[in-house]
Amino acid sequence: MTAQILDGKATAAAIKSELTARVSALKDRGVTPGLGTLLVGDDPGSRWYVNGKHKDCAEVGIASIQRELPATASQEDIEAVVRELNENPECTGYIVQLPLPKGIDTNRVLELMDPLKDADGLHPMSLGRLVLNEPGPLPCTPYGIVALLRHHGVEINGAHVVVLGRGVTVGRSIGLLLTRKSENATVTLCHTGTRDLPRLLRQADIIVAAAGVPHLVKPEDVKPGAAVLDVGVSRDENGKIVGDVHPGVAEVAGWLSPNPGGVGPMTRAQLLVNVVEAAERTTSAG
Ligand SMILES: Nc1nc2c(c(=O)[nH]1)N[C@@H](CN(C=O)c1ccc(C(=O)N[C@@H](CCC(=O)O)C(=O)O)cc1)CN2
Repeated sequence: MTAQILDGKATAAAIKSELTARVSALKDRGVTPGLGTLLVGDDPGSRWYVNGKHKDCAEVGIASIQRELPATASQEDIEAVVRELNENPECTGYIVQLPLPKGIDTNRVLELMDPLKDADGLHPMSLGRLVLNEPGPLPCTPYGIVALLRHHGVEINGAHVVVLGRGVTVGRSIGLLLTRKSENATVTLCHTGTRDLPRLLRQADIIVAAAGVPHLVKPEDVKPGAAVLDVGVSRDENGKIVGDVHPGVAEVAGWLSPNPGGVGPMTRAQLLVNVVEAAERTTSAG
């Protein structure tokens, strides 16, 4: 192994420690941030993620509001909980855990959320703010990737970043985030229609692999010294995570995020950052 580790667990711990002080300062000003979650269905992975979010909240002093619906919940049932969370004064920000069950119109649910309470940065208004480079919550995984690179001193300014995957939660939004003046990267967004992916990968200073295709990024596709972030989550027959990055990449890359232990913990930490930043915006506006 030659690559240095982009340690998401340690970086997330440092972020949480800083947030604990900010939450305490908010409470001194009479504001208690409260994160709401809506979990629909019984997917064990989604339940694990939601439980993790509430554990993180307890660690930094953010209050928790948990809502759950069965997998059989209708669009109307889900929208009723969204309306309740919009009105609930104890809930200063909330998320709807994704994916929602088949047959549910996810965009309609996200659009119904109060944009001022969008803790995930996935409301159309928040994504619009990202396009316009206005302050607002940022999607947690892309935000976490930028924080992880910055924390380890990886140069983003001027870098050529190749992103694999065009989903809204990662690929599409990280393209918007990294091309802002403050990050100043050049981004190539690749997807299933991309021709000659290895040629593009070999040009990358930074690779963000979020395609969900096991071991898609091979050692021979990586420029020596590049930073490689593995966001892919597939499972082998024993339920163990298999990322988008082949283990042999560790011998070529300069930096590598482990999976697990890389981008996942950062996604969790940045959600807390969004909740605290939203509460801080409310108090400075008031
Ligand atoms: N509303 C949202 N839904 C989903 C999001 C999101 O940001 N908002 N992202 C993912 C799931 N997710 C958070 O919700 C998430 C994924 C992974 C991790 C994490 O810490 N993973 C661990 C490994 C855990 C394991 O073994 O399974 C790691 O990488 O170390 C946290 C949060 C989709 N849905």
